[in-house]
Amino acid sequence: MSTTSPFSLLVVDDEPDLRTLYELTLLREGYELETAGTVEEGLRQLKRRDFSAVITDMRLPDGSGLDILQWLEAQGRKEKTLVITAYGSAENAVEALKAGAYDYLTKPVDLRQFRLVVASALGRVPAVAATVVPANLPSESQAAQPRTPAATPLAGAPGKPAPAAAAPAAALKLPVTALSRLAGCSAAIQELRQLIEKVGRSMAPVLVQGESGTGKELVARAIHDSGSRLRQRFVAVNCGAIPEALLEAEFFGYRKGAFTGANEDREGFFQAADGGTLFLDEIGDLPLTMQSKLLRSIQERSVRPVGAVLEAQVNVRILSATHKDLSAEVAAGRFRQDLFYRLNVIQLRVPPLRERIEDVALISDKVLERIAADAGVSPVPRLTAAALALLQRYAFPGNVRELENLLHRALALAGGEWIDAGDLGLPEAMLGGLDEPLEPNLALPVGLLPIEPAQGREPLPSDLVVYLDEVERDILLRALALHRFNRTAAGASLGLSLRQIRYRMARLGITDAEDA
Ligand SMILES: Nc1ncnc2c1ncn2[C@@H]1O[C@H](COP(=O)(O)OP(=O)(O)OP(=O)(O)O)[C@@H](O)[C@H]1O
Repeated sequence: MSTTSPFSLLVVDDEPDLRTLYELTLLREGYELETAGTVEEGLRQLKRRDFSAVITDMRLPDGSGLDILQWLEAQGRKEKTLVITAYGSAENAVEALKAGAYDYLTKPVDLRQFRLVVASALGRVPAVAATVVPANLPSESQAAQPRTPAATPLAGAPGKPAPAAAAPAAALKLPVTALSRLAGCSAAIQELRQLIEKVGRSMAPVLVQGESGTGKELVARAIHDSGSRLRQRFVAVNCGAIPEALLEAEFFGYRKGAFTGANEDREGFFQAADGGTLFLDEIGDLPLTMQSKLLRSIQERSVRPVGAVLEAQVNVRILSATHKDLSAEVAAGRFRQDLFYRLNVIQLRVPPLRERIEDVALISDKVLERIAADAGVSPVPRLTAAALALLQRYAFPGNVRELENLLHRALALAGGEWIDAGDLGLPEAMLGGLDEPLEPNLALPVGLLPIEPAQGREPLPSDLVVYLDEVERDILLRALALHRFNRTAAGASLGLSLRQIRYRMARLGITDAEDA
């Protein structure tokens, strides 16, 4: 068939009626199409020519859809693959995603969903998200163009704020993607970058694991930016920050009159992320009742707003993150195994900064560039060799976020082009030796913090009060950074009440702005 469609599809299914149904649906969408009934026939067509995507049933008379996936992978072919699995065979779907499938559909295939999933695989903008994207559908060749300004999540949504809308990029300027913001040269970061690019191309759920402040959200954004959803919304939700009673309404939205105060219809996170990515940060903090509802929505790909009768379909990629050991949470009965299984199709670990301390130099450069640009400071201040050496001896219990806070402070203190060791405010007592392995000081019981200068190597402070204030200030800042400036939690971790930590912060002039 002669056609001008930039997208060509191969559909492999042994049931002629289903083939016809898929064919009619896809032709109506303007795609060019070929079909096959067996693995062998499918491979024959693939050897003959390239396609934009392959849609294959999992069970075929002479093999499995996975055979086709594996062949494509082995040949290094670029076709996106969609797999159709039998209803209830979650293992098959997970297996297909692990084998590199872009996404899967469950039988009986819902045709609206079918169209959306195919469009999303091809980087075409799904019609449901038309309010946040340019009116024209991008073709494959346009896929690498600059992104449009990032959409923000719902106003007043309790998740982390979305990044400020990017200024419209100049026509030929490359987009600043999250991947390019992920600085570091360590083997761990290089491997992470490669994995991000690989998983970015599929719809497979990814669980990002790592300590607080290591860059899990940045990694999730990088995955989003590396895929065909780049132009769509990335909605980040901090699952631990939403009161339990509001979870359902926040996730699924509500209808006017559903409860007192519901004066108008409101979208939830799922609807806000439709066509794009929903990032569930601190997923381990989600209560069990909400875990079941979330699982259902992920499996059915539909949501029912509170007070609504009908379910609405959504096309959302789920990424999640946790600092907890989720398998241990499952063993302890605090996390549903089936949800864990769904979210953990692919796991990425972001190592703590102390395990890749060689990255401190590059990350500091990147962070200083950003802070200086925000503050309108030019030229960008740089670390002296002594300052860098000092940072490399610190364990960073608060990871990259702590490094950022430290540089913020140092920049303000330095006031010039160079940031020297003294501007960092890192007392010697908090540093590891030059050769000894770095351990997080906060792992020590607070009462045992080595605030005495070690073995008399350091001269005694000339002003004890100033010295102790400095130490106290640093401990408070680190605890606050670890707890995202939640004063109650930071205080509790140090054995202080909210009133006590507030008093100490005020005395030492620590404000929330230090976290900005
Ligand atoms: N490799 C890196 N290069 C540059 N900046 C980084 C890097 N890793 C993290 N950051 C920055 O550090 C800060 C903390 O990162 P992020 O919020 O992604 O961490 P997180 O692990 O999600 O934290 P939390 O567990 O507290 O939610 C962010 O401002 C992020 O941009």
